[in-house]
Amino acid sequence: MVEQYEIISDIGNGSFGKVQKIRRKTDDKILVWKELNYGKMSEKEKQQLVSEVNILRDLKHPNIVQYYDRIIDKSNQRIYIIMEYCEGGDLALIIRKTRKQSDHIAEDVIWKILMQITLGLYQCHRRQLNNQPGNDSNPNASGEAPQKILHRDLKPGNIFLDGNGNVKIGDFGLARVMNHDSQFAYTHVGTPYYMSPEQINESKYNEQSDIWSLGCIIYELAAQHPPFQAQNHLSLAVKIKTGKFERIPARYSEELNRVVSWMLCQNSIERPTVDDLMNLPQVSLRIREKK
Ligand SMILES: CNC(=O)c1c(C)[nH]c(/C=C2\C(=O)Nc3ccc(Cl)cc32)c1C
Repeated sequence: MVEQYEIISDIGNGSFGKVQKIRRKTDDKILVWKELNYGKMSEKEKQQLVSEVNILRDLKHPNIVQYYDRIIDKSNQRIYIIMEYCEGGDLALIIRKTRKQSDHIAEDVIWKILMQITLGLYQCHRRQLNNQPGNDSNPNASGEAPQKILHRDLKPGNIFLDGNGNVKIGDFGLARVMNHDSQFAYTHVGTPYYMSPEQINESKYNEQSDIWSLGCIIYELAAQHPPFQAQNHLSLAVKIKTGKFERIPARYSEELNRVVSWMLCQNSIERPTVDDLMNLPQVSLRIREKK
């Protein structure tokens, strides 16, 4: 129950609710919970919430924010999703601080962030549930249940850092499970800076839409602003669909510039997959160093 936890402070807003820093009374462990008021939610939003919790519960990876528990408090129609505390905050904060100090993020740090988000995203996009007896997943020809998870709202504010400089994908508030027979899904969510052309066209999106958003994040770490900016959603949508953006600052290598441009290809099938990103020399080198 909520009484097991002491609220320490408000630390931000996640999708659909506020995020608070909490202390678990049994062992003083510092965690966070995202508080959501389901009383005003439509049936569809409640289903989306159940889906987020189920996705989080099954995703265990060092580069994904760890889910611990959830509490449903019917007395006030609240659900509390209890997750790992990331004392380094989110990348949006890091970018703001760097810009304010007229500083820049070193290229090596950007490659390390790309490597870690790629590992977390690989876990989402290439997740295979073994077809164990009693597992009712729909096995495909190889007998494994291919179930990919699309985050669908990757942005600097959803990438968190723990106390050891580890980067973690968080806030799966809009995530979707896609099993093998629904390779694409149709939906409409707001138009943030990081939305791909195919999502703006309200047409198909797939895991390559997450790769587009990752390209926007890496671009912003280097340029300290998103690749596409505008005064309103309509002109932002036009800019994203024209696909023209300035090169990242000259201090960064052609190798990094090529990877960012590759992730920002208008045509989703021309973008790298998580496998392509894992095999990049600068990424695979850092994965080996990590081991
Ligand atoms: C100024 N805010 C912060 O420094 C900050 C810190 C130290 N942690 C966070 C946020 C989270 C955090 O620490 N763990 C989280 C798990 C899920 C979600 Cl949606 C958010 C968080 C934030 C926004």
